[in-house]
Amino acid sequence: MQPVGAVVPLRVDIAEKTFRSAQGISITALQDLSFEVRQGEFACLLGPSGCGKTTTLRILLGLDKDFSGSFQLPEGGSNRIAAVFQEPILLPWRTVEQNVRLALPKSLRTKNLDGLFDTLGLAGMRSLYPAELSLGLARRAALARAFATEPAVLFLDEPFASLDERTAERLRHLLLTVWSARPTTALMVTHNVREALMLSDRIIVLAQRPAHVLGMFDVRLPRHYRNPQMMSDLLRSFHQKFPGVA
Ligand SMILES: Nc1ncnc2c1ncn2[C@@H]1O[C@H](COP(=O)(O)OP(=O)(O)OP(=O)(O)O)[C@@H](O)[C@H]1O
Repeated sequence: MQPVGAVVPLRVDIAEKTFRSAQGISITALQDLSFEVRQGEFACLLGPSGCGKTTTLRILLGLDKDFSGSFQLPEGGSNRIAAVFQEPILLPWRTVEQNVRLALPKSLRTKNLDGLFDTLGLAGMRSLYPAELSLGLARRAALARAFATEPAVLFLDEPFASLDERTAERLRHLLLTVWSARPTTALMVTHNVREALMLSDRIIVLAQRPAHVLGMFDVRLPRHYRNPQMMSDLLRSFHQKFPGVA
């Protein structure tokens, strides 16, 4: 299937990002961080806790402009950016459907969302309020909101953290189903190697802070072949290439 909404890859060239506290303490979070995510590719940014993954996403989302270097976001069918965070951040006084529709640009306001809600198992939940949803359902609503906007690029920051493993696994499958229907250039932050191997075309492995690229791992095996046996093989290959990465 042709990737949609992306004719330019995501290019990142961050020379440096340093946090300076009021007490004069400096923490360099990123240094010479360069990588590219090809059109319509699903990439994971994998690295140890505190290495600078969220800092990178915040820069790419335009939430932090205090850095040196540059980046180029994908362009194409739309210039929209979508993001899914650890917390679903839904408006409590709006229904699931209203939360999703509020994120839509004018051109998509009347979009038929039946297929998307069906795929994500939310068909019967459209009129519920966030307080009536389980954690897993709230994460699904956040995914629906991101995909509904038909973005040119999708950023995900550990969207399945703090869920029980069964729920997280179900959501990974749902994410893949909805992503495969419209392969959008995606960059997901995780520190879970198995999750990265299951979801990605390519894993960008980061070193300890200050984050820079330790190496790339291309997961060439098509996703529908990534069964438990193949996942064990992939994990072994990954650990051979990156022995120190948990
Ligand atoms: N606003 C801030 N002020 C000062 N230091 C910060 C700030 N935000 C992040 N840092 C520091 O920058 C480094 C990178 O943080 P970041 O949150 O990007 O790491 P991470 O890889 O996403 O971690 P985790 O996997 O635990 O979420 C950490 O040492 C963190 O303490």
